Amino acid sequence: MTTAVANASTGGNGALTAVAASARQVVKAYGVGETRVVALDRVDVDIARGAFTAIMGPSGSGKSTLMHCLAGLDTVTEGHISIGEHEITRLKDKKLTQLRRDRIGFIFQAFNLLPTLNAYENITLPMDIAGRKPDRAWVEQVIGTVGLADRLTHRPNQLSGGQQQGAPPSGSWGRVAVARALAARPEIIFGDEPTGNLDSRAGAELLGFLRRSVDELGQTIVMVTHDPVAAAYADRVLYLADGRLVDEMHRPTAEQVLDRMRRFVGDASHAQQPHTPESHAPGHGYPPRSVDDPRSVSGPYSPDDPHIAAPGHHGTSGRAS
Ligand SMILES: Nc1ncnc2c1ncn2[C@@H]1O[C@H](COP(=O)(O)OP(=O)(O)OP(=O)(O)O)[C@@H](O)[C@H]1O
Repeated sequence: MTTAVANASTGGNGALTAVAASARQVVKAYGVGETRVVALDRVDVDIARGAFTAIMGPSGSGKSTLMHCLAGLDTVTEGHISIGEHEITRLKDKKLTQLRRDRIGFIFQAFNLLPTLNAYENITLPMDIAGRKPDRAWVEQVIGTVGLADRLTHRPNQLSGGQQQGAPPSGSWGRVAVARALAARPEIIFGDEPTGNLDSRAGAELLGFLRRSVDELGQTIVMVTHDPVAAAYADRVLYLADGRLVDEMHRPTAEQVLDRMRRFVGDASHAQQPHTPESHAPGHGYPPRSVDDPRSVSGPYSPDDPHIAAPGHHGTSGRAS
């Protein structure tokens, strides 16, 4: 099952690089003069192909800005961004839009599903808009991976058994959003707090699907998150502070991520607590309970759920490495 995305990522000229995206000396500044804010301050990073990368850091550290610049959703003030072999900082708007459409997938917090379309139509919508014919075999494989095969004709509201309009999206919405991002076989998928709107169980499920798409389909994923439990699903966690990359970890447990985030709290210049399972729970002070606690943000791992990755490797309780 590892060939599909790898084949897709060879792109038009057949070149396949080990680096799916890169930033070189990237500066992003907003405003001028006294109101100038430097959101990214000479960031150098390579995003490995076929890996799951999480971006963490205190609020305002530049996580979303880095993701938006890497994804070509925002321009850089200085420096260079490449997606595969294409330097996108030199592309004109039309070419950039085309590259984003053809090579990049997105999963936003709100999922942006259309309630009038059924699951299958939502999944193939970006390709329909681009005038591309879906690769049926691939789309079916993706649909099987996220467990939607028997619910393709359901609309998003029906997927969760009569979910009310305005209610937070259910796990099924997350499944459709993941399938939609994967369906066009993008070289890279960017997620901006994709579990931010989900309850703990649905969040764990979505993260499990992302993990599977990397392990089984060879997908490349970059995810911004505040949640140490979510970051523990990643192969690599990048830490930003004041617009700079200040640290990274490989295959960390949720506890290790949380410990690293606490060190930002200790720094007077980052006087904000990291987002933790407890930071929004009344009556729970710092330090938080263990991320193994079933009440933690992504809930308990269910060994019976075939869609969720095994915890010994990438589970909600971190890795048993
Ligand atoms: N459009 C904008 N105009 C002006 N300043 C901005 C703009 N977007 C971001 N910033 C500033 O850039 C810095 C980095 O913001 P960014 O949203 O990337 O941080 P973040 O780490 O994603 O924060 P959070 O965790 O709160 O989402 C912050 O100081 C922010 O106020």
